[in-house]
Parts: sequence; structure tokens; C-alpha cells
Amino acid sequence: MYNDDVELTSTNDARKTVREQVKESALATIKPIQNTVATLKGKVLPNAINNMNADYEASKKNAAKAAADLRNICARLPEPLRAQLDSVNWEEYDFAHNYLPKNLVVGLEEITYSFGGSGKQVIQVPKEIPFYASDNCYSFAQGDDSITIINTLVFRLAAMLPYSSQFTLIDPIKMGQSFPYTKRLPFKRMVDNDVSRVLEEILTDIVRIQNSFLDNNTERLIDVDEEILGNAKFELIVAKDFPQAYDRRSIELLAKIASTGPKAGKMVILDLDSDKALPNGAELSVLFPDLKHIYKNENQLPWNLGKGFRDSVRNTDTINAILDGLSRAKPKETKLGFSDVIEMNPELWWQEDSMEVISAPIGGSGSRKNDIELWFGERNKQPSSHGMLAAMTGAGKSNLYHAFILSLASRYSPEDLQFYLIDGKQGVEFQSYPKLPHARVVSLSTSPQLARSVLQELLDEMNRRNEMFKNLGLSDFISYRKAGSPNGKLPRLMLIIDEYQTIFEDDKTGLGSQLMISIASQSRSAGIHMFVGSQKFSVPGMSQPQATFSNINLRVAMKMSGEEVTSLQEFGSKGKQLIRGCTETGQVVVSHNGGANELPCDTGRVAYIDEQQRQQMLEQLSNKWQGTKNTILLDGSEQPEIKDNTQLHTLFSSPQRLSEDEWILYANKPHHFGGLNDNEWYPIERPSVLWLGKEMNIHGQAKVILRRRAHEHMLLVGDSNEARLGMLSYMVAQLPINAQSSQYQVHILDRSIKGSQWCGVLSAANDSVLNNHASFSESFKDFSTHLTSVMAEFTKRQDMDEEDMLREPSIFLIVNEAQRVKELVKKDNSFGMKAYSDDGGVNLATLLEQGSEYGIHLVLSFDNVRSVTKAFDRNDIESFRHKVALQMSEEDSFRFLKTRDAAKLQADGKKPIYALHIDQMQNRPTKFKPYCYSQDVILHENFEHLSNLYAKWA
Ligand SMILES: Nc1ncnc2c1ncn2[C@@H]1O[C@H](COP(=O)(O)OP(=O)(O)OP(=O)(O)O)[C@@H](O)[C@H]1O
Repeated sequence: MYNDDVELTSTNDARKTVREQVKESALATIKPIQNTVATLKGKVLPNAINNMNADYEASKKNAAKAAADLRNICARLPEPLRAQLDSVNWEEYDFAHNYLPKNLVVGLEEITYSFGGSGKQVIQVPKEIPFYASDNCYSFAQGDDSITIINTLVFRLAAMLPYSSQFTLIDPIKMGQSFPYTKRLPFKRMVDNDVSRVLEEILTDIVRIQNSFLDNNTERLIDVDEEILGNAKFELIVAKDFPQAYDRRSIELLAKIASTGPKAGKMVILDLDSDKALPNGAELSVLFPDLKHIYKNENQLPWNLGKGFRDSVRNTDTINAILDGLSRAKPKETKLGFSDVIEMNPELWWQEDSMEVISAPIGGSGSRKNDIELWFGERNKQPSSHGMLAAMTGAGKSNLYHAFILSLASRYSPEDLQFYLIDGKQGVEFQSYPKLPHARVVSLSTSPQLARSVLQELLDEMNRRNEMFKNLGLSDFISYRKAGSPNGKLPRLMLIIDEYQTIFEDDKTGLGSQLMISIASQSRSAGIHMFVGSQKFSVPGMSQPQATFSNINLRVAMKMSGEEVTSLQEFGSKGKQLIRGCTETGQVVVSHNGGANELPCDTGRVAYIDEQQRQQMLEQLSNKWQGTKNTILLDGSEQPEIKDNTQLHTLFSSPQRLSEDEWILYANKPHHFGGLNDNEWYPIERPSVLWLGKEMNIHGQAKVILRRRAHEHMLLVGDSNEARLGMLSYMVAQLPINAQSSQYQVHILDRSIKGSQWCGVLSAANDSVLNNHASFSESFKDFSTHLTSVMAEFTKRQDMDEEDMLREPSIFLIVNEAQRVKELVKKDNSFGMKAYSDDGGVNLATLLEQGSEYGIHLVLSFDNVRSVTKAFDRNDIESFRHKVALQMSEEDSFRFLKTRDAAKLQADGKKPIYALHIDQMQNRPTKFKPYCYSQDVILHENFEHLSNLYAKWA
């Protein structure tokens, strides 16, 4: 509230009391005389005279009390509301309050009264005129004193509204010299020779205020709630030397402002020479029908108790102290509270049904605090499919997202509505939302590829839904819900993308634009909506923006630069006018009709929700939800962790090890149901699935499946130890997923440099997850011994019956830092050919060529391509079905993969680490983020997670 301490009008009430009391005491004086007359007539009761005296004394007392009360009220009045500005110590005053000028003090009234022998008493009471609460235009008689009167009004108003009053002081004759202090006022319009231009600006401002704040419920700016008003200004327009110094146009404009301005907080005061005629015989009373003389009009100033005096400030010290104080005044931060907009009581949440529409109040306009609303779906047969938001930085865009998400989440249960929340490349706006029970996907620092995959996912979901509706003989989401949701309740889906230009980055094929157009034009009927935001509506890289925008009916704009508003295509002229008025954080213009001029836009203020409130609501929402919650969190800036692998979750949701048939079902299951989406899972081939990291889409997990087919080996190359060791150690730790320990063997050679941080990571996997089931060597010599026995096993299997052979355990030979195994470097032999000088090398080569068909798989890791080529020739390299490359030079990438893609993996910086998987059989590289080794603690956490899963199956 502005007038939270004392209401100026309270002096009016007090004065009324005094007036009544004085009148009563006067009556009491008359009464004895009347009664004496009655006594003389011999008809009075005997004690009448005594009663009369008592009444008289009582009324005298009441009058004295009322006067004392009035004096008290006057003494307690805030400084800007006191009778005389000159008597205030402005140096001490802190200019921290706004006192809303419904009335304005223009002088003082001296009330003098005396009762019997108690002597005279004088009280100085402020005299007010109705101001912004009226439609009046005021004048005072032009004369020597004009300047003092104007100054006093200006200083008074400025002191009442230190940061919400603006002044336009028009002084055509002296060209501004009459108001030398103008520049020192915090908010003013400087007036040059072109008076009508300034007046036109004011009229434009009036229209803007009418559109932004006023409607049938809120007719005057003074009635707009301060939290919505923000820093909008009340304005005083003074026309000195009126009318002689004004041309006809300016006079007409002034008259128009005088009649339309007061409701919009703009008041005109004329320094009037009433002897001067208006040009062309115009009538003052016609042009200014509401004109009132400040000091003369009886209706306004009932000087009916005492003597009246004008207030006047002449003392330059007072003037300087006020102006200095104003320059120190800081605009008060005003915010519309979130609790004014939405229901905060969790018990009353989730009462709405999303069948036809989802709607979220996000703020308010005028005096209502929750009438700005964003809605999607169908309302009165009107569709609203999708929305977009544009705002310059700092305009309050993030807060709008929060208000929108939480407002929706408080109204609809997770069964009715779910979110996909995507932060663009640099963003972490949605990082607290994994807690939200409605969040299906939360993606932070999202890469362009992932952003596009989210659109693809929604499009797939749309197709699945449409297919289901069709099979049921239903047309769309609404009819499905109306039919009682025969296949289970479907929520509406709301995709929100901040910095949505990410979708179109690095997108040579234009896939992002196509996906966007498809969703924009088709998804509403499936109950899928999107709300995307950026600093501008149109963003770079988007092809055919018109095809997209024509399907995005909801336009939301916040503060933008003037040039941007001018060039906007997404709003008509009326909307643009309103956007220009968004000068503060949180102000917003909303159109559900594509910004068209034909239907008015809503404008107002978004409610502010602070961090603490947001966290509290998220906590409450999460506590309220009793159902299952499977939010997928994707953080583009972080490496993935194996414990977050959703395919692994689905697999271990089974209480025991899967049977062969169950494995087939699991493998065939699509990604979005947590399966492997692999239709070639034949148990007879003894497939082993090993996950390597996270693909650049919502559900995909990067993996290799090693089967008993030719060349099912893997080569890992790149100089990031973190990534290679991470992938290798987690692969080792995953071996128990596929078979019991009797059904697989592992031989590890780790050539990590002793004492380095990498040494020990692989052995940790063996220790803590495999219970030392693997043979572990640190030298090739030791490893060779194992190789020899594997070779013997290989020879044995070659001679076996195929069915028996397929039953034999799988054998994994894992070599880390293979570039440090000198025995693997081929040398010229006596025939001048490149050959291994060691049997171990020969054995490895043999197994590479034929081993995997017999269940013997090689997994080798090198830190560079050059070392790979020293160990293997081109044909050997092609014998590894799976190749995983980390960032490398273009030349190496080409040599290793026949594409330059591995040279571009870290184009945006060192972190996160990306990798490329090439499956020779598929010929399409898959980019992913590998599981990395960073800290022992995290490594062990993940190992423990896996061990716990295996314990379940034991
Ligand atoms: N509706 C609002 N009412 C009052 N203050 C607000 C409102 N919205 C935001 N603010 C204030 O403005 C600050 C910036 O808001 P916000 O972070 O939402 O802006 P933004 O447009 O997202 O900025 P950026 O683009 O730089 O991230 C907030 O910290 C808050 O103090």
C-alpha cells in the first residue's frame, strides 16, 4: 500500500469531528436560553437547569477532545502531507515512501476556537483538493505569485511520490527559465520550442497507460495495484502563461490531456490569465469543462471553519533539501507476489482437468492480480496450439518460465500434464525441475543434436497417440478423454524450450526446422504443445519461419529494444505499442491470436517467484505425488553416469536373471520403453551387451553388443585417458549382466604407467565388481601366458561340434594402453614383410581374425591412431566391427574411421567429452558422451550400484 501509515484524508474526518463538536457546543449554549424561556412559562421540570449545565460542560469537553485529536493527527502526518512544506526538516527525511496523491494539499486552514474561560486555541490543518481521484483540471490566477504556487505544488507532489512522479513544466515565454530546477527533478519531460510535440507524446502515453493498466474494473491509474504498476509514473503538466503563449494546436492538445489524462494519472494545471481570450473565439469552459480554480472554487475548498492560507515554499534551502533528497531516492522494487496469482495451499492443487485445455495464470493487469493467463488446447471451440516468448536479457524471461511451469503444475496433476523442459546450449534454467513430479524430461545445456532428438521424440509420441486414437475409432486427444481414456489416462504434454535457436544450430540438413514445423502444425490434436523462447521471436538458422509461426498463435513479449519492437513481424501495431510500454522487468504483453490487431492483447506484470518459494513449491509438489516418477535428467555439460542408465533400470526391474525369451523381449522393446530397440537378439549367438555412455537423445544409451559372429571386437582410440579408462572399466564391470561368472572369462592387460592416477582403475573393477574373476596382468609377458591358454581353447573350439561350442563361455581379452605394448609393434621380418616378432602378437592377430565366431572377443585401447597402425595394417583395423574414437586430428580421424567426424567432437570445448561409435555393419557414426573415470569416489559409487543390482539376481 502506498499510504500505509496515515491517510491524508484522515484530517478530513478529524476536521469533521471538530466541526460537529463545535456545533454541538454552540447548541448547548443556546439550549439554556431556550430552556430558561420555557421555565419562565412555568412548565419545566425542576432540575432542568442543572441538566442543561451538565450537557453544556460535557459538550465543551467533547469539543476540546476533538480538537486535541485533530492536533495529534496533524502532528503525526507524514512530512509531504503536512500543511507547510517550509516547516519540515527535509534533510532528515528519507524519501522512501510513496503517498498516493488522491488529494493534494494546497494550503492550510487555521481553526481557532474558544470555549468559556479556557482561552483561544489554534490548529493548523492541511487543506486538500481532490487530485488523481478526480477528473478535474486546475487553474490558478496568473500573477506575481504564480511561480511560487507552481513550485510548491511540484515540490509537494515530488516529495509525495519520490520515484513515481514525472513533470512537464511548459514555459514558452521564458523558455524554461521560470523552472530552473527542472533538470534536478528525477523524472521530467524537457520541453523545447515544439510544445505540441511534447503534448502529443503525453497523449500517446495516455493511450499506452489506458491499454496497459485500465479497463472496466480499474478505471484510474491511482486504483492500479502498486505491485502491478511497477514504476509507472503519475505526471503533472503545468502550462505557464496560458493561453497567451500557446498556439491553437497546443491549446487543443492540452484540453485533450486535461480531459483524458486524470484517469491515466496525468493532471493539467493552468497558470491562467482569464482576461485573455482563446484564439479563434474558442471558449475556455467548452475546451476545459472540468476546470476548477484551486483557491477560489467553493466546491473544492470549503473554508468553513477557519481562515485559509496558501502554502508557499520560498526558502532556497528548503528547495535544495527537497531536490537533493529526491536525487537520493531509489525506486522501490515492486513485485507482484506469486501467492497473489496461484493457489498456494497444496491441498487445493490438481483440481483442474486437462481434457480440453490447460491454462496457467502467470500475472495480473490493472487491479486484478491473476488475469494474465497462458492457455493451450481448446476453449469455446477456439484452438490454442503453441506459444513463443521473446524478451531481452534481464526482462524476466526466466521468472516467466518458472511462474508458468509452477502455475500449471499446481493446477493439473501429473496424470493430466507432463513437461519436457529443455534448456538451450548454455542454459541451466530448469535445473531444479527434476524434482517436479510432472517432469518427464529435464535437459540442461542441451546440445543441438539432443534438442532435435527431443522434437523427434515428441513427434514419435504424437504418431503413437494418433495411431492409438485411430485404432479406437477416435479422432483426437479430446475425444479420447471424452471416451473415458480407454487405454489409460494420457497426460497433455508441454514442451518448453529456452533459447530455442539451439534446435537449428549445426543443422545442415534442416532437420530442426522440419521437426518444428511438423510439431507446430500437427501436434495439438494429440494433446502435445510447445512453448519456446529466445531473445527474439525469429532466430537464426530457422528455415521457413512463416510455416512455423503461422501455427504458433500464442505470442508473449517482454521488454525489448525500440528497434527490435519496430522490426517485429509477430505483433501488429497495437501489440507493438504495448511492448514499447514494457520498460520494466516482469512486464509482459500476451496475445493468443498471433499478435493480430483485431483482438486486444493482454498486458500486465508477471508474478515474481523467488528461489526459496520455488524450491518450497517443488518440494510440496513432489511430496503430494504418490505415483511413480521417471524423470529423465540430461545434463549436456556433465558426463553421464552408468547408474542413470534407464535401459539398465528396465533390465534390473526384473527380480531375477532374464530367461532367453525374456532377453529377446527386453532387447526388442523400443527405446522409449527402456528396451534396447534391437531386433537381432538371438540367444544362440550369446550376445553380450555392454554400455559405453549416453547417446545424444532422450532414451538412447550408447552400447556395443558382442555376438558370436565374425569380427565382433572393439577398438578404442583417443588420447583422453578419462574416457578410455572409464569405458573400459565399466565394460569390465558390466560383464556379469550377460552371464553368470561360470559363463565368461576375462583376461586383462593394463599397461597404464605405474603410479599414474589411471593405474588401478581397471583392477578396481575386477576387485570390487568381479570379485577378481578376471586374470589381471601388467606386463605382456604375463598376459601372453593367458593368451596361450586362450589359443589352446580356441583350437579346441575349432574342433568342437557347433552346438557344443556355442555353449562354451565367452572370453574377453582386454588390453589397455596397447600403444605401450612393444610386442604388438610389427617389424620387418626376414622376407621384408611387416610381422609380429612375438608369439603373443601372432596369437592376438589370429584371434582378431577368427576368435569372435568362437566366443573370443578382443577389446583394445590405444591413445593414438599412429600406434594402432604400427600394430595392425588396414585390413586388421577393418576387422574390428566396433570402433570408438575420441577427439583426434582430421588426418587420424580419416585414417581410422574414413570420416573427419572425430576431429569435430570437441569443437565447443574440452568438456563434456564426446566419443564416436562406428559399427562397421551400420556405417553410421553415433556420437555419444562416454562414461568417464574422474574420481575414485564416483567410480566406486557406480561399481557399488552395479554390484547391488547383481546381488538382486544372485
Ligand atoms: N515479474 C517480476 N517482477 C519483479 N522482478 C522481477 C520479475 N521477473 C524478474 N525479476 C527480477 O529481475 C531479475 C532478472 O530476472 P530473470 O532472471 O527472470 O531475467 P531474464 O530475462 O531471464 O534474464 P537473463 O536473460 O539475463 O537470464 C530477477 O532476479 C528478479 O530480481
